Amino acid sequence: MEPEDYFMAAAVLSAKQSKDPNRQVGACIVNQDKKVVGVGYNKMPNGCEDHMPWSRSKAREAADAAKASVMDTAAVAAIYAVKADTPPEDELNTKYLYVCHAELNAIMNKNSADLKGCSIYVTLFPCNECAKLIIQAGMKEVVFLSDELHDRVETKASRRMLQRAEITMTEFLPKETEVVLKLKSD
Ligand SMILES: O=c1ccn([C@H]2C[C@H](O)[C@@H](COP(=O)(O)O)O2)c(=O)[nH]1
Ligand SMILES: [Zn+2]
Repeated sequence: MEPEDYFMAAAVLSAKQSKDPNRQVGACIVNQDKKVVGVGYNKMPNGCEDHMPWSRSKAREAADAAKASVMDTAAVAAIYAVKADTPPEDELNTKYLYVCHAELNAIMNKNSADLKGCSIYVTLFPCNECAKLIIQAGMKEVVFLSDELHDRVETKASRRMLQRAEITMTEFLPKETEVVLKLKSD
């Protein structure tokens, strides 16, 4: 297996641990010596795993629905319209205020002193908050498998920052599309 396929496969495998019913994301950080130095997936903070909601916000659902049928400005308008109409305590019962993103967990799980010059392999293009972490950690490359949320405002802000910080954004094109894992030989 090509090293790049192995790194993305590690991110994909890590994502499988996520309990998010809507979206499982994985990340794998690789240093300049091509060694894996951290992996992570989206999860609730330690100790909070069984106590926080996995619900999506009405605003997010409205935005995704608007995006599916019209265009991005409609999606952003939908977020704000529904947000304006949503009591703050409703937001308290959505996952967004609690979930730790895959990239954050990969960074927190690092087994090296720093992440300068590293590449991060992600199953989903990072959001703006994760872009900030990637930049501040001194990483130099983002390799992404899916850009499904390309038109979300968070993704647009992320691209803007990563571009300005001169971090390479590479779409991952696998050499192999399937990796078969056998935990026990026949
Ligand atoms: O950079 C990112 C962006 C998102 N995630 C995680 C956070 C959530 O668990 C899901 C997004 O949920 P939606 O239902 O699609 O809004 O993805 C991440 O780990 N990293
Ligand atoms: Zn993020």
